[in-house]
Amino acid sequence: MRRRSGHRDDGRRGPAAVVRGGHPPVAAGCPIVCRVSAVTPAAVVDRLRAAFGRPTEPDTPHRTLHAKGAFYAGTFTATPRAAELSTAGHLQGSEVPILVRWSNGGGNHRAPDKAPDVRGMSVSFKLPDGTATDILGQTAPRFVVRTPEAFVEFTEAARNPRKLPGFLLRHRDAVPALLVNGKARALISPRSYAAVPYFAVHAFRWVAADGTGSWVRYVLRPQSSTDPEGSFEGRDRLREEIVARLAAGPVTFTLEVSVAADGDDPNDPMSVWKPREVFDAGTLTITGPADDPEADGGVVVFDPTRVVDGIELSEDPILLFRPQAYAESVRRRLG
Ligand code: HEM
Repeated sequence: MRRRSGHRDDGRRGPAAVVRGGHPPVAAGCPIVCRVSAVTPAAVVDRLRAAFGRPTEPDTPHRTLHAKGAFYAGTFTATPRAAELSTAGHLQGSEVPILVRWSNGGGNHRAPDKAPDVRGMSVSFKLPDGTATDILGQTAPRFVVRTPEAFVEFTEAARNPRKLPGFLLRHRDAVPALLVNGKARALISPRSYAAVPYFAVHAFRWVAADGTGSWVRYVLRPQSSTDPEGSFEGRDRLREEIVARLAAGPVTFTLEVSVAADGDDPNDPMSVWKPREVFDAGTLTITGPADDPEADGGVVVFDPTRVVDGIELSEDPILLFRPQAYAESVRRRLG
């Protein structure tokens, strides 16, 4: 079974990534959460916060994961090949605005940028009809688990080396994925947020005008950009570097799309594909820092299940769990 979009238990079909003022929905759970996971979003968020030494109750307005980050503005223009495969509004070739957030993966918003960590790049595409759709990527090319429970266990083990052997014994198939991520230097602090690719992990089904579907995965792949003058060594060096880089000129990324071949599994985030096609679906052009949309108490939520007509969700349990965990994280952010 495939999901079209807006399947949240709270009934919200997110038209925009920004929730201003009011209380964003708190997703309770069943039926979707009970079907895809044995753990509740509240328990997951409690454990993720504990892994980073944060109280379960609200302490700061920072995200449970990817706590340290900032917003940037730009545009996206799709290629004709993207429009052939999907009717989604942002893939038809006209320029659309984007909101980007680059982040460090951990739950500590004060962590020095040199610390080992995955980095995140979240993009919200603003469609001409007022809706929005999001892509969230991170620097590890392979996802190491396939259930929400295992994701929490992995995060705990990554934070506490004493838990790592037990995790690896219980999840032996994580080992090859961890080796690939190590080889890709996914946790090494990059010289710039603009210098590394970001992998969106899950599969989505693109639907063309004639109704044919293609399962696809995304990579946000950096193009060249102008190196800024000076060196950036301090605790917030990635933010300082990208602001200086943007002052020197725009930063561009390719939305790279892989199309599944017969036999590639769209529902398993660990599956390794042998794609039948890899193509450039468009260019993201980031032009500068954005006015902080959260400065006056607003809340921005990037959500990988916020899709629009022309894009459908898989049955990947991690994908279907994420909006529930993010809604719970937002509840803690608001207090
Ligand atoms: C069960 C699996 C996962 C859980 C429980 C989880 C949990 C979370 C939570 C609680 C947040 C903070 C949300 C907020 O307060 O707005 C977050 C943010 C984020 N997650 Fe995940 N996550 C999972 C899987 C993934 C995967 C597979 C990716 C791969 C791309 C990913 C990438 C991100 C990114 C980029 C952000 C930052 C969003 C932003 O910039 O606002 N996560 N995650």
